[in-house]
Amino acid sequence: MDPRYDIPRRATGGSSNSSPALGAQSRRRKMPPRPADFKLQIIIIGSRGVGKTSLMERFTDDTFCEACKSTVGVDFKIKTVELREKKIRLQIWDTAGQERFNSITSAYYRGAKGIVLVYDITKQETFEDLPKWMKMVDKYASEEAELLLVGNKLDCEADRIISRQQGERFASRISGMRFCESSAKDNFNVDEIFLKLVDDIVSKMPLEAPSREFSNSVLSLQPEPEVLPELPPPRMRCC
Ligand SMILES: Nc1nc2c(ncn2[C@@H]2O[C@H](COP(=O)(O)OP(=O)(O)OP(=O)(O)O)[C@@H](O)[C@H]2O)c(=O)[nH]1
Repeated sequence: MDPRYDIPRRATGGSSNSSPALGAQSRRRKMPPRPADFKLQIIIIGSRGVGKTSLMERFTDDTFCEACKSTVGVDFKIKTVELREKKIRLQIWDTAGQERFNSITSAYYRGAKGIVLVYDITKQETFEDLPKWMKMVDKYASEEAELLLVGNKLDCEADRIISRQQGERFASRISGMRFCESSAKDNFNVDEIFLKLVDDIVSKMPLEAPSREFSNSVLSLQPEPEVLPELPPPRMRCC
């Protein structure tokens, strides 16, 4: 895992591990948490049952549900990450895969700075649905949104129908789209998906933006600066 992806872990144990005196001292010294430098919205789309909710929950809570209920409309979770010395509050939108919710979910595309399009490597129809999802992206999302195609359920290799090459080929036909395979169940490539996407978004932001632009609002992407010192190549493959 790239050491730049420094995900703060929640403090464990709390005051039960420290003496009362120390507890009082640390309470007095307690600093308010540093506010996030900015917020970003990421949306997860794809056909029903591909694992959108599972990917989100694995990333935000490190949990996995074997028998999740299908998402109705849209759900979201928040997670704060630190990347490139910035504290970033991610709002992750998990959309319903069922077509009948498209009129609701389409409203959430516009504000997304990153889009994760998921299919199930064991289900042909979820791969065949990809052009339909891309039509939604073209119609409703910002042109500047970063795109990532994810073939999920990699733990079901024995039941694989869609080869890695097929996934790669699909992504390569869409300008700037990355490709990755993952398993929400085995927690394989899940952090990488989200962090790489966020890294791509952040790398396109101006290096020295006025602080008020970063304050508690969704930041619009700015044109990529001409020189980006010490940044990885923008089209680096993630997984
Ligand atoms: N084996 C395996 N099963 C998975 C994985 N990810 C999700 N699942 C299972 O696939 C089923 C559907 O997962 P969800 O996360 O609800 O899928 P979704 O895309 O959010 O579905 P909708 O809300 O209906 O659009 C559940 O039974 C999950 O346990 C995975 O990586 N491997």
